[in-house]
Amino acid sequence: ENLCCSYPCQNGGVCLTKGFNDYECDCTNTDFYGKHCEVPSFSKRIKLWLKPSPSTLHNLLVGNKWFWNIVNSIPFMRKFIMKRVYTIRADIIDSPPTYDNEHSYITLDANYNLSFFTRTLPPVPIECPTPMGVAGKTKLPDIDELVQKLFVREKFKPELRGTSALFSFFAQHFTHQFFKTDIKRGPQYQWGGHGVDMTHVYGKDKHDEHLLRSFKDGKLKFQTINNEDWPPLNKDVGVEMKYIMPVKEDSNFALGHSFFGNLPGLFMYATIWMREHNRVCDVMKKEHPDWDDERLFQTGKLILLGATIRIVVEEYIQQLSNYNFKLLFDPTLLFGEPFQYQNRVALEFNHLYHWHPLMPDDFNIGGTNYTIKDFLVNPRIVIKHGMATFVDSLSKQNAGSITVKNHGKYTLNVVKELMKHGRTLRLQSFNNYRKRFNLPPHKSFQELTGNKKLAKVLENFYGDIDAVEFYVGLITEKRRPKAVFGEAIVEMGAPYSLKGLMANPICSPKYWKPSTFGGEIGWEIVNTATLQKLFCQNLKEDCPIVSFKVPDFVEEQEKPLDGCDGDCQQHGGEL
Ligand SMILES: COc1ccc2c(c1)c(CC(=O)NCCCCNS(=O)(=O)c1cccc3c(N(C)C)cccc13)c(C)n2C(=O)c1ccc(Cl)cc1
Repeated sequence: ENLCCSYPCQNGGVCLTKGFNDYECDCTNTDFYGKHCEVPSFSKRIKLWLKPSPSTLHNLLVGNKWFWNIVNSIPFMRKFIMKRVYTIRADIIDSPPTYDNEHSYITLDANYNLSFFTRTLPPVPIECPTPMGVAGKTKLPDIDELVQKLFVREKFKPELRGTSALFSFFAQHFTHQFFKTDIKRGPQYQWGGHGVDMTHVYGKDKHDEHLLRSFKDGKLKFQTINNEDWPPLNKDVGVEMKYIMPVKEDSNFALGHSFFGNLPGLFMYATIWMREHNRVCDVMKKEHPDWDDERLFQTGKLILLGATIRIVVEEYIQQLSNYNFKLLFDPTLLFGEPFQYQNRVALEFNHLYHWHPLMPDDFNIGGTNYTIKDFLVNPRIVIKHGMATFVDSLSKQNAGSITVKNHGKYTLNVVKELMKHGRTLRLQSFNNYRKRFNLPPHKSFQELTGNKKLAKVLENFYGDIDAVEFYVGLITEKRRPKAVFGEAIVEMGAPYSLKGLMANPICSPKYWKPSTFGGEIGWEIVNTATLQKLFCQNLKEDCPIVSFKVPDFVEEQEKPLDGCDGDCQQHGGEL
């Protein structure tokens, strides 16, 4: 039988079977040696001894406000740290990509087949005794039971860092440009461009882009309602829009992504980015009256791309990380570093980014309460209340906490699908992924969850801690103090996230200069972009509240819960 099923090779060593009952570990380039690549080289030993643990670093970064205020105010120190964040995170990601969803070993296909999500760890070989290799039961627990016991939200649990619903929709809107599962072909297929390519604003391909453009002054098509600019109706444009329920013609708008008509929060972002593009085109036309429509359009797109990455790093990730250290978007920090400006979206990153618990069960817009049901396929709510009221209301509403038993009932089917895909594509165990991202594997269910009752439930389901599935481990893992989610989501997702952002073409030396963005004015827009300006420069009325964090939110101490021991920060969820 395949002795590699027990994953005997450690620290990135590659297992090779030798005949039917032997194997060897290839430790090349791992800095380890020995039969299982378990012995570190001398230099590796020193590095490991010096390296602070992720938790130590986390506590350093979310604490010591006075220290970080000093560091943040000294440019060369802030840049030094940010450079390490970039380089240490990016080095964890294989570039070029190594594995795909159809081979448990490295292939050339994995590099050239752009239709697949890439894989950071290969699938569990088919011939192994259990779905996880050798650990656990021969059959994985029933998905409906797992979802019922671990994910179903009985009582809404607010995100304890004060993350707002405006953040939730930003996350959904932004990630839909590079997480595009081609479900018709299968969960391993994707139809995206493998990066931050702004297709969620400008359309999935050139054909749709041409339908969305006005071909006047570089602008996108729009219509004016109630003295505000909104996307055009799709009857006048003809892009492919997909709705989860039938939609009236006057609610069917032409947007950059086929899914965005389903939720008003997504329609809001589609609208504001369209307005921003057209505003930037006006600015560029004044600066360059000699430029034609095409040049205005292309420059507008580059400026919005730069603004997007800046907002994501300096506001969106800042909110997610809850760091006192001020994160910085500065591509020059990587100039001269061994860094490849290429990115491939990984299946595991897609699974990591399933944060449906962020979605509240209902929305209070300008005093009117809407359930999710009222909200679905109803973009006209945004027009009715007006953009200012809508963004103000979302900024003041708490998002849900990404933890156990906090998936709203409308998201349960999505999470069941995700679990099925994880099994079809034979994702390796949560612990194998922890090791792949330099985290120690959890030795017990108690250590994973930090909660006795939850540990018991998981033990009944899986039997062996090494058989816990990827997504289940991510959600049931105990959270660190003052953190939005568990250690694993951070240590695994952060590398994909930063690689995906910093490997963007505009971050490369040939692009990253004022002339790419239309000269000093455009360069200034990219270097000073904020979420606040994105909204307020595209509203006629006074600037509303625009924030990823609910204003004057008091970080309450989580109440100790039954079944959890010692520091009960971990689960806002009684079981
Ligand atoms: C916490 O919550 C979060 C939550 C999300 C986060 C982050 C932090 C981070 C920052 C990060 O990457 N956090 C970990 C690494 C920071 C510290 N490790 S370090 O840089 O390697 C380092 C190593 C050694 C010494 C260091 C040092 N010295 C001088 C002592 C100072 C500072 C850093 C040092 C990123 C990008 N997120 C994402 O975008 C993201 C997006 C989607 C998903 Cl699904 C998951 C994540």
